Amino acid sequence: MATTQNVRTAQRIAVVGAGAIGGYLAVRLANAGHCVSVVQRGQTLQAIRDRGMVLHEGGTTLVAHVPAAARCGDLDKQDIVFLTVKATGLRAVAPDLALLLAPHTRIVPVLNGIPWWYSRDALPILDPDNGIANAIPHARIIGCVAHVSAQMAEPGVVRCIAPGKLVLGEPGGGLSQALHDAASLLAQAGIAVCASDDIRQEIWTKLIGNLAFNPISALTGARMDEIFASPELIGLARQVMLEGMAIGQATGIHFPVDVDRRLDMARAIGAAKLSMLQDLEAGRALEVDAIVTAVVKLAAQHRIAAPTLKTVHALIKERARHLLY
Ligand SMILES: NC(=O)C1=CN([C@@H]2O[C@H](COP(=O)(O)OP(=O)(O)OC[C@H]3O[C@@H](n4cnc5c(N)ncnc54)[C@H](OP(=O)(O)O)[C@@H]3O)[C@@H](O)[C@H]2O)C=CC1
Ligand SMILES: CC(C)(CO)C(=O)C(=O)O
Repeated sequence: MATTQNVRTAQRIAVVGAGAIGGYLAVRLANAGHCVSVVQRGQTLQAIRDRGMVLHEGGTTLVAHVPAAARCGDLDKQDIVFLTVKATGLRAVAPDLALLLAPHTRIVPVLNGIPWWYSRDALPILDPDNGIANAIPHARIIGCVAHVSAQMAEPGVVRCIAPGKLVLGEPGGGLSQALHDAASLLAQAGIAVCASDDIRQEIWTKLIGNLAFNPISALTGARMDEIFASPELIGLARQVMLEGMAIGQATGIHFPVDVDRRLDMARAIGAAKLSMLQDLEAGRALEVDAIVTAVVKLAAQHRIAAPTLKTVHALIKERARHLLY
């Protein structure tokens, strides 16, 4: 982990997908004096145009009257782009992102699960036709893991349930000036952040929690605190996490925490409704491929049995399929 330097000048920042995480970032960055615009669709786009983007966090409310566009092409070139649509929405927005890019612009996709850029060869399921990779140059990406819990209370209104922190990292590892600058930008906006020289380790450390808790929450309807209150559910989550750690280790990941410490991190989120449950309740596509299927594929490639994970995967895959009909 590295400390960050100050970014002193106002930056041109686009947030593509002003939902829970995107809205949180947009409001905080706009309130820190940056030139923030959002790209959004539907009711939320109209709500942001009418009332601004609203963030409720810990008893305070912040509002940002930011330009809101329906298309990337309606905005100028940016200094930095936060890509905050769900994994299931990436393919649709990717082709237009190039319109936001000046020669120096970096793109920060904030995603749960394994991102499309992680390994094209091992995980074609995350970007089957290479449509995302072809549209977003790999060299522009700064990886991001969000230990934050936020929810859309209504269109244009975000409730931050647990502010947590963001971790940024270069996809290939190591530190860079661009990484420090992006982290500094967020830190100055009051967002806890650190720059990691090993974003893949950070992705897996977060992922093993999502791997267990997101499908369990979506299958049962339980919030995080309710999962912890059930010995059966927490036993199931623990087993899925252990299998996930074995798969990550087989791919070369060294986990900085053991399963009990990782469970403590999840417990600290409290009464949060996990994002997969939020999606299910709203009738939206579930991020099953990025969070669960990708790990199941890696288990097969590395000949790891993972029987509990495979059972959970079969259940959540079917649940997600029925949502589409
Ligand atoms: N929410 C959370 O607490 C956390 C989420 N994450 C991860 O962060 C990522 C973002 O999640 P989250 O913020 O919850 O997602 P949301 O669904 O709340 O936000 C995504 C937003 O993008 C908009 N969008 C999608 N496609 C388009 C499009 N083609 N054009 C314009 N706007 C579009 C959606 O609009 P519409 O509403 O119309 O669909 C939605 O408002 C996910 O990978 C998630 O797993 C990580 C940590 C915590
Ligand atoms: C567990 C949590 C809230 C942590 O940020 C999350 O990632 C999710 O809801 O998908």
